[in-house]
Amino acid sequence: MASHLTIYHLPLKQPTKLDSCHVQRSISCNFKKQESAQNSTGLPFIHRKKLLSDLTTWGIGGPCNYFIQVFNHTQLVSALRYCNEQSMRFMILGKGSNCLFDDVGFDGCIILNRIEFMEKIEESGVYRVGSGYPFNCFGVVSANDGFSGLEFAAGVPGTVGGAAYMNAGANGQETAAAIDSIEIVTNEGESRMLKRRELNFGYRLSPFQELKDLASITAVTFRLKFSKTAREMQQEYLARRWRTQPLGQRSAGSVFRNPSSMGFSAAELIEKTGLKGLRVGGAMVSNKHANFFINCGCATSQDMLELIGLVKDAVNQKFGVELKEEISYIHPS
Ligand SMILES: NC(=O)C1=CN([C@@H]2O[C@H](COP(=O)(O)OP(=O)(O)OC[C@H]3O[C@@H](n4cnc5c(N)ncnc54)[C@H](OP(=O)(O)O)[C@@H]3O)[C@@H](O)[C@H]2O)C=CC1
Ligand SMILES: C=C(O[C@H]1[C@H](O)[C@@H](CO)O[C@H](OP(=O)(O)OP(=O)(O)OC[C@H]2O[C@@H](n3ccc(=O)[nH]c3=O)[C@H](O)[C@@H]2O)[C@@H]1NC(C)=O)C(=O)O
Repeated sequence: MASHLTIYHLPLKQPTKLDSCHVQRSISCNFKKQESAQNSTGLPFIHRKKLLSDLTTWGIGGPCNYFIQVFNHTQLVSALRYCNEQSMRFMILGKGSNCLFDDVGFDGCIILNRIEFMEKIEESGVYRVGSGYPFNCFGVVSANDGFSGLEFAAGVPGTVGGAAYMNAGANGQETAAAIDSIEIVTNEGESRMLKRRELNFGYRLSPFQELKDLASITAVTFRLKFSKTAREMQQEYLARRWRTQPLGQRSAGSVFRNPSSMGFSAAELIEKTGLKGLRVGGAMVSNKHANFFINCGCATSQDMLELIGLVKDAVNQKFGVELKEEISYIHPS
């Protein structure tokens, strides 16, 4: 089946000495033509030339060599098999809300997860959700149904798979607490179901981050509890987010994890170091929330990396605390 996949190949472009806005614009010109292909298996794979800046909330990143969108489990397994057969590096991407891609791009295949189904088991608070389903929508749907556990998810711009992988959390809630089981597919294309009790989660930590054999989380079954105040809580959390976070601007949420050993959050340390508004090129520490770094319009990956490094060094110098990134930087090759 995999041999029928048609995949676009794009030679990687090295950035020139021009500023990144120029580089990105000139790449965009070559990207005008988009292609939608129905392959001979009848599977609706869509292969498009893509800039990673179009696939990430930061809006940063050069081109990927290959790009596939998968809408169901079968397509995902076909895509993985194709990458394996070609010995091609691949990466599963959700909403790109926790990633920093390089302006040089990604020398491999981006598999964009669009597995977006949701199955509700009648009034029981049990939902089986595709890993590509938007996590914020699921937070709203489940709270509107009167179920508690994921009220915090409204406003989190990732996918259900990304949230399970990261053990996303806010307002004292976390994804892991609501999980009943997780379905995954391995690098060999084998499907497995893992029960919550077999899995050890921690603060922004899941066993999937260490699971060498993991290709992708494909679905998550949540077990939520009935609560009369779920909807109200969800709306309150979302309103708080709008008050305290720069949601209308291009960011990747919190850049750093909160240090575990200290009474202070990463944001407080950054603010107390006097770094709000600090800018490198097009990248800036938000004036609204110090742990959110904004792409002001034309930030390069280098701008963002430099800003992250400067903030880490300054906080370390002032407080002796080594901040640890929550976001992932993806090497181009
Ligand atoms: N609390 C908040 O306000 C915010 C929280 N976040 C957090 O970041 C998460 C990022 O989600 P999303 O944008 O979809 O992720 P991304 O597309 O940013 O992917 C980030 C990484 O997650 C892993 N991943 C994503 N989807 C899957 C999957 N289906 N199976 C296995 N691994 C996967 C991959 O890791 P690898 O490459 O190592 O395989 C990927 O590199 C959010 O759900 C949330 O947890 C982000 C922004 C704001
Ligand atoms: C945004 C993310 O998650 C967020 C999540 O939305 C919020 C809400 O519960 O709690 C965490 O932020 P946070 O710890 O910074 O929470 P906040 O309540 O906003 O701030 C904590 C403390 O820092 C202070 N604060 C915040 C922002 C700022 O610029 N300066 C500052 O001093 C606040 O006054 C508060 O006393 C998560 N971040 C981490 C790293 O755990 C994410 O994961 O990407």
